[in-house]
Amino acid sequence: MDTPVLQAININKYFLDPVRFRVLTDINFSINRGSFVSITGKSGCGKSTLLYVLSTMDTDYEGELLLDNETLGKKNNAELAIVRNQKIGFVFQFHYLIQEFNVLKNVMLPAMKLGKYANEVIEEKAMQHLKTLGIYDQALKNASQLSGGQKQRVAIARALINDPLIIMGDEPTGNLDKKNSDVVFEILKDICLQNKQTILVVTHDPDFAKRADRTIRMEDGKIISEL
Ligand SMILES: Nc1ncnc2c1ncn2[C@@H]1O[C@H](COP(=O)(O)OP(=O)(O)OP(=O)(O)O)[C@@H](O)[C@H]1O
Repeated sequence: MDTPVLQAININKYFLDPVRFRVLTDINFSINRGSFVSITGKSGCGKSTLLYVLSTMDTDYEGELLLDNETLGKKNNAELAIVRNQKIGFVFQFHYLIQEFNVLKNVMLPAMKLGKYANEVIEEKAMQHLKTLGIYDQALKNASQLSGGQKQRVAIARALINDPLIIMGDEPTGNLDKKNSDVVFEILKDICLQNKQTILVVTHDPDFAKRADRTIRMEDGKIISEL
């Protein structure tokens, strides 16, 4: 049976600067566990704004969000930070790795912050992810010493370390060439298939969008089609 992981109910959002305008209009959808969903549309249509709302990083919206059947609207910032760290993994266009830390430490950090496991357990888990992602041999290098594609794989390992229900990406391949984009796509696809984790990716790359299980297309802050 399909289990919803993330539900957006009548989401509307306004920006006030320089004048008040509606950036998201009546957004409604539900994403099932284990699906690979892309959000696509022209530059400026509201994709990133929507992702920031869905990821709980932006709480200034109207409507309701449910993550894992839990209503998020009434949670305060500290509670949302816990939800994010436990249930959501993030992969951005620019990986935001801590350059002066080594790869292993970068991957371990979100789990150390969560404090659920001893460091030795976290290290073992991190190494396992690095192995799966084919960058095990880079573990002790500083993040600054890696190529763009390798950095993005480290960012994926970091996103996976707390076993999130959903991994959200904002243009995760935006900074990569075709070959590395394909690798990152396949890795995300595998995560979906093997671990039943859910992937939600914002992209303006039509090839990437088409290869997802489902594509949500946006225009002027509205969903115009879902395939
Ligand atoms: N903080 C802000 N204040 C006011 N307007 C904003 C703000 N952030 C974004 N916008 C505007 O909101 C609209 C949607 O922006 P958003 O970044 O969500 O688009 P996008 O679809 O992700 O674009 P791109 O593909 O270029 O990243 C744009 O018109 C943008 O100029």
